[in-house]
Amino acid sequence: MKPIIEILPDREALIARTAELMVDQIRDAIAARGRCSIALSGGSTPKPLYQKLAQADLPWQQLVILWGDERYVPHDHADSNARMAREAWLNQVPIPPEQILPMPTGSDNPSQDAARYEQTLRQLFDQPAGIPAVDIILLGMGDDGHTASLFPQTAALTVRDRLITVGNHDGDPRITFTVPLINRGRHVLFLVAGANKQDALSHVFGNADAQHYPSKLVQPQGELRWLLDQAAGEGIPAGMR
Ligand SMILES: O=C(O)[C@H](O)[C@@H](O)[C@H](O)[C@H](O)COP(=O)(O)O
Repeated sequence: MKPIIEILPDREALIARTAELMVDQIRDAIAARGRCSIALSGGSTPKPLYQKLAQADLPWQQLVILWGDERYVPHDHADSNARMAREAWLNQVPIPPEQILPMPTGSDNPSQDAARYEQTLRQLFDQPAGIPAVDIILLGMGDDGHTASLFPQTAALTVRDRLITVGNHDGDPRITFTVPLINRGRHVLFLVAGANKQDALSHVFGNADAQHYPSKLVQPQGELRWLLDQAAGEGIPAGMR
């Protein structure tokens, strides 16, 4: 499916539009399948989005919260993606605790924790094999073109036989969705803001090698939507905006 590109005038408009879209997609998923599974991204961009979603009127009992990637730190660490999302959103709404499924980072063995999360997903979706379809996968993009914890020229980019693997950020382990799992998503949303992302976007939408710009590997069977502010959107080739 051809990617949808939305360029909003500023960050505030970008966050408002993304929240509106997610609310609609959450309601549609619940209407269709009785629940909505959402994989959250980390970093700084989505924090105001999570704060806005905390104000939404949604059937919280039908939401299942996953993470698309996680730093390999305790869940109360300042760098934890799970901590950021809980403080900005999840602690404010009545999603059943057993439906909030952070990536495990406590065994001091990233591969073991990645395998544990894979089993968690297989049980959640009742799919002992194959690739489950997460309803909404929210992604960010670094200024180097990485997404989730799929960093340029790392082994995680080529993993095709697992749902979850160990990413590598400058030698620090991460837990991350693999490319096949991301590409099975029903709605894959990139939320990207800031002029510092222009260069990476121009490569992702250009002829760059995906091993150097991993966001290029995101080619889902479902909907791919890029939600950008004007500052980042300047990086999209004029003919594609
Ligand atoms: O764990 C993480 O950091 C994220 O999942 C990562 O992929 C993030 O989305 C990008 O690095 C963009 O981060 P910013 O939104 O802070 O630019």
